[in-house]
Amino acid sequence: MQSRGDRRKLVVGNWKMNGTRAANDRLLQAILSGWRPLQHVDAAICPPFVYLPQLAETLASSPLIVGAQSLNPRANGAFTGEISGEMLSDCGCHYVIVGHNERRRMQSESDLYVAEQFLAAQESGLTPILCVGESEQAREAGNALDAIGQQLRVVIEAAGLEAFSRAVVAYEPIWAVGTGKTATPEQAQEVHTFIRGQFGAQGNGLVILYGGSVKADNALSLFAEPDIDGALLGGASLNAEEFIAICQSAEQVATGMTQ
Ligand SMILES: O=C[C@H](O)COP(=O)(O)O
Repeated sequence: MQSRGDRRKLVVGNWKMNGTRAANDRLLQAILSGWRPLQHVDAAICPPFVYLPQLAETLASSPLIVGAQSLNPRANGAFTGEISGEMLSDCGCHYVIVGHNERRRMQSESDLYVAEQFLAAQESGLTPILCVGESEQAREAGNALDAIGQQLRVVIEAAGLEAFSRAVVAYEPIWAVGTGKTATPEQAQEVHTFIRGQFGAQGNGLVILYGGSVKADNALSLFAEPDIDGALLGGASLNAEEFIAICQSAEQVATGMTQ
C-alpha cells in the first residue's frame, strides 16, 4: 500500500490568460537560471494554448513539464475555436487542467462536461488535473464537503476509480482563488482527507494539490499537512522567484518525509 512518503510532490503553474512571447521568454529564462534540482518534486507550467509550442521548445531539455489549461472532449470536427486532447499531446503536453472553477463559472462547464474532458484527456495520453472546490456560500452553509463530493462523484462514476491512478486532483476553494484569502492548512487538510477518502485504498497513491492564493510565504505550512501533495498556482506562477521558492518548499517538506 502506498503511503504519504511514496507520493511525489507536484507544483503546477497555471498562467491563465497571461503572457506574450517576449514576456514568456523572460519568465522562463528567469525560472531556468534560478532553478535548483528537485529530487522529490515535479513542476509543470500550463500556459495559454497558443504558447504551448513555445514552452515545449524552451523547456524541452529542462525538468519542467508542460500542461494545458483545458481541452474539448471531442476528438475533432466542427468545433470552432476548440482544442482537442490529441492536439495537446501533439504539442508536447503532459498534463491538462479540467474543471477549473473559472471555466465552470465563466464557460458554464458542468460536472458531466468535466467528466467527458477527464476521459478524453486520458484517451489522448494526458494526465488530467481535476479541479474541485466549493463556493463561499457553500462553505458558510456548512456544505463544502457535499459540493466537492458531488463534483468528484460525477467523474468517478464516468471514469471509474482505477482511472484516478493516472490523474491528479486539485482542491481549489473558489473563495480563495485570486483573492489573497488562503484556506488555512487545517481547512485544506480537512478537505484533502475527505477527497482521499472517496477513493478507498487507491486514495493512498492519489496526488492532491491545493490551489488558492498559494505564495512563497504560506506554501511550507500547507505542504507540511499530510494530505497536501503540492499546489496549483495562479498568480505566484507568474513570478520566477515565487515559483522557484514554492517548488523548493515542496522539496524541503518531501526531503523531510523521506529521512
Ligand atoms: O489555477 C490556479 C488557481 O486558480 C489559483 O490561483 P491563485 O494562486 O492566483 O489564487
